[in-house]
Amino acid sequence: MTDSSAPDIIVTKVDEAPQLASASLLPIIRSFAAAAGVTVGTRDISLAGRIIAAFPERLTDAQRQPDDLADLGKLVTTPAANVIKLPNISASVPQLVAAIKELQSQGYDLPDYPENPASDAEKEARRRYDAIKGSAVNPVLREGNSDRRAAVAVKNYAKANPHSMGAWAADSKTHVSTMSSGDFRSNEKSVTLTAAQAGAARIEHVAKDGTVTVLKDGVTYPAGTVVDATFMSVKALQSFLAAQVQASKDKGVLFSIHLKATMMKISDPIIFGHAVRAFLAPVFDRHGDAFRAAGVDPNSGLGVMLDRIATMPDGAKIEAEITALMAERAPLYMVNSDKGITNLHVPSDVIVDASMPALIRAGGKGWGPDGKAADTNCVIPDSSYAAVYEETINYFKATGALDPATAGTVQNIGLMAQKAEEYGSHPTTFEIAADGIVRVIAANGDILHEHAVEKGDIWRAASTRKAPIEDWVRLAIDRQRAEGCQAIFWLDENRPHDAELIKYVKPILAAAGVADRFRILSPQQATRVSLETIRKGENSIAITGNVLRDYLTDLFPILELGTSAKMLSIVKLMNGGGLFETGAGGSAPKHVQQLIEENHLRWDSLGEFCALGESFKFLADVKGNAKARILGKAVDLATQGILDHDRSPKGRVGQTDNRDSHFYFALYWAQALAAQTEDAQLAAHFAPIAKALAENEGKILAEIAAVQGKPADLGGYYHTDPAKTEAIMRPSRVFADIIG
Ligand SMILES: NC(=O)C1=CN([C@@H]2O[C@H](COP(=O)(O)OP(=O)(O)OC[C@H]3O[C@@H](n4cnc5c(N)ncnc54)[C@H](OP(=O)(O)O)[C@@H]3O)[C@@H](O)[C@H]2O)C=CC1
Ligand SMILES: O=C(O)CCC(=O)C(=O)O
Ligand SMILES: [Mg+2]
Repeated sequence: MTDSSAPDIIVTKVDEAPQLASASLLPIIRSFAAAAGVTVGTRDISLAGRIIAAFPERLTDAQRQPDDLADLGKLVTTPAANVIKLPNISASVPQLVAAIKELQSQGYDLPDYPENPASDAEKEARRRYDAIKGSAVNPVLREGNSDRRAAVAVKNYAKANPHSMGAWAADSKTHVSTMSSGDFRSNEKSVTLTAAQAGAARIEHVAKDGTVTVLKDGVTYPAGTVVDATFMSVKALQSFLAAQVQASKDKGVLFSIHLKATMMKISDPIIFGHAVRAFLAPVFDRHGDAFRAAGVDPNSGLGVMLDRIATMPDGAKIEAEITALMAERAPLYMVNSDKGITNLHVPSDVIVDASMPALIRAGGKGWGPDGKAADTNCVIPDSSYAAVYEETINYFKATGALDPATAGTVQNIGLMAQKAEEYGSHPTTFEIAADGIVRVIAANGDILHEHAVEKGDIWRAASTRKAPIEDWVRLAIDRQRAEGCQAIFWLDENRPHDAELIKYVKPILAAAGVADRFRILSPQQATRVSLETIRKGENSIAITGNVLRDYLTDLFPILELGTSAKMLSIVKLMNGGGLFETGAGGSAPKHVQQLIEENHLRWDSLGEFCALGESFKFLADVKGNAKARILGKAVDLATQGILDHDRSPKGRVGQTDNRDSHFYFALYWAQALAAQTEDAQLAAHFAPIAKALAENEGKILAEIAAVQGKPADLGGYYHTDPAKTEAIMRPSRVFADIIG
C-alpha cells in the first residue's frame, strides 16, 4: 500500500531480506520521526509491485497498484526529493517468471511471460515485462552522481574487529581470463557531440543487400553528450569461451563466468547463453535443432534449460548426456554445491560485482561441485574492466592478503546520473540479425559511428551527458577537498570513451586550480596504486564511471569491511533532492532462505542506519527542521552504539539477528534523544521510551529469541503476506507496545 500525501521522507518498499528488515525497522523510524513532525511514506518498487502496476486492466480494484516507480522517477527530478532507497531485485527471466507464477497463484490474473511472443497480446505482455526485467529501478532513480564510502565509525569498527580473510598463496592458480580482441573494449568508438549534431539520433542496420532497418529512432542526445558505440563479436566470443572451457580443464581449476546480467540486461544474458552453449558444446552440436524446436533457451540458464529438456521426448537421454559431459569437463564453480546449483544455472546468481570480491576475499577460492574450495578460472569476457580484478589477484598473489585491521579505505565518486555510460545502454543494445553495418546517425545527418557486424554480434550505443559529467567532476573536487587524500580518476586515455571524458575533466580541474590534487590513471594502474595506498593504511578516492562505481563499491568494502552492506551511499540529485541508498549490496536471497528455514535473519541494517541519519540531516537542511537534525545526529550515535556494543546480526540461530539489532538501534536512538540538550521537548518525549526499552531489554530479547529455530511462513516469496511478515518480523509485543 502506498500513501497519497507527500511525506517528508520516502522509504522504498523492496523485496527479499531488506524488505523483511523494513517490516521491523520502518515502524521504529515512523514512530521516532513523528515526534519531530516528520512524516515517512513508502513507495513500492518491489518486483511484485512493479508487475502488478503494469497490468491494471486485468486486476480487481483491490489488487491494483499505482506505478510507484514512475512516481518516484518524477520526484527525484525535484528539489523536494528525500528518498531512502533499499536494494531491490533486478530480475533475470527465471526470477521474473517465478514472481509472475506466485502472483497468479495468489489470484492475480497476469499473463504468462511470453518467451516467443506471437500474437499482439503476447507482444504487448512481453513489452511490459521487458520493462520490468533486469535493472529497471536504479537507472530511473539515479538522477544524480554517487558518493559511496564507509562512515568513519564503520571503518574504525572494521579495523578494531577485522573480519577473516582467506590467505593468498603465491602459487594460486586462480586467474582472470578476458578477451584480447573482438570485444566491447576493442571495438569501442566515442565522440562528443557538437551543437550541430545534437538532437534526435537514429541507429540503423544496413544489410549486405542494402536493406535498411531502423533499430532505434529518436534517441535524444543534447550537445556535449559523449556517445559511444561498440560491439562484441559473436565469433570472437565463442572461440574465447571454447578456449576457456578447455583451458580450465587443462589447468585443473574451476570454470566460472562473471557477468552483470541484471544491469546489462540485454547483452549479458546473451553472453551468458553463449557460455552455457560453450560448456555444453557437444550436446548443442547433437541436439541444437531439437532444442530450438522445444524452446530451450540457454540465455535463461541451465536450470530452466534442464526443466525444458525434461519435457522433450528423449529428455532423459539428453539429460544423461549432459551429466556425462559435465563429468568430463572442468569442474564448475558452484552457487550451491549441496543443491547442485552451478554457475550456469541462473544468469543472475553470479553477479560480477559481488562474486569476484567474495572470491578474492576468500584468498582466490571458489566452491567446486565437491563442496570444496578450489582455484578458479574467472572468465570475464569483455576486457573493459576485467583488469581491475586481474590486477587485484596478481597483487595479492605477490604480497599476500590485505589486513583489514590496518588497511586504509577507497571511497568512490561515481558518474551515474541520467543513465550514464554502459548501464544506460539497454534501449540501444541489439543482437544483430544479419551481416552488415550498424551506424549511428546524428540529427544533422552526420554519421557518428559505423561498425561492420555479423549475425549474432551484440552491438550497443551508450551515452553520457555533459551536465552529469561536470557535476561528477565538481563532486570529486568537493570530496577531495573534504578528505585531503589521494584522488584518482580511473580513466584510460587509450580507451576512446575515457579519452572523451578526460577532455572534460582536465579543464574543470584546471579552472578550479586543483589539477595537482588529482591523478588520471587507467583502471589497471589505479587498482595497483589504490591497493598499495590502502595497504599503507592511507586513503584514496576512486573517481570512476558507472560500471566501476558498481564494481569498486563492492570490491573495496568487501575487502576492507567484509561486506558492502555497511556502506554509506549518498546520491546528490542534480535538481537538488537527496537519494540515500542503503549499503552498496543487494537483496541477499540467501538470507530469506535462512529465515524461512529457521526464522533467523542475518541481514545487517547498518546501511539503512547510515542512510537514515543522512536523510534526516538533509531534511533539516532543506526544510529548516531543527528537530530533524537532532533525530539525524542521534541516529549516528545509535549507529555508533550498535558498533561499540557489537549488536550487529550474526549468522546463526541463537546469535543476534536483525530484529535484536533493531531493538538495540531503537534503544540507543531513544537514549541519544533523551540525553541531548538542544531540544527539551524531544528529550522529554524520548526519556520514558528509552527507560522502558532499557527496563524491558530481557523480556524483548526473549520474545524475539522464542520464535527462532523453526521454519517461518511469509505467505509468499516475491509477494509476501503483510500480516504474516509483520508477525514474523515484530515478534515482541512488549517492544511493539513501547514503540507504539
Ligand atoms: N542497489 C540495488 O538495488 C542492488 C540490487 N541487487 C540485487 O540483489 C539481488 C542479489 O544480488 P547479489 O549479487 O547476490 O548480492 P547481495 O549483495 O544481495 O548478496 C551477496 C552477499 O552479500 C552479503 N550481504 C549483502 N547485503 C548484506 C546485508 N545487508 N547484511 C549482511 N550480509 C549482506 C550476503 O552474504 P552472506 O551470504 O555471507 O551473508 C549475501 O549473500 C539481485 O537481484 C541483484 O540484482 C544487487 C546489488 C545492488
Ligand atoms: O541495479 C542493479 O541491478 C544493481 C545495482 C548495483 O549493483 C549497485 O548499484 O551497486
Ligand atoms: Mg553493485
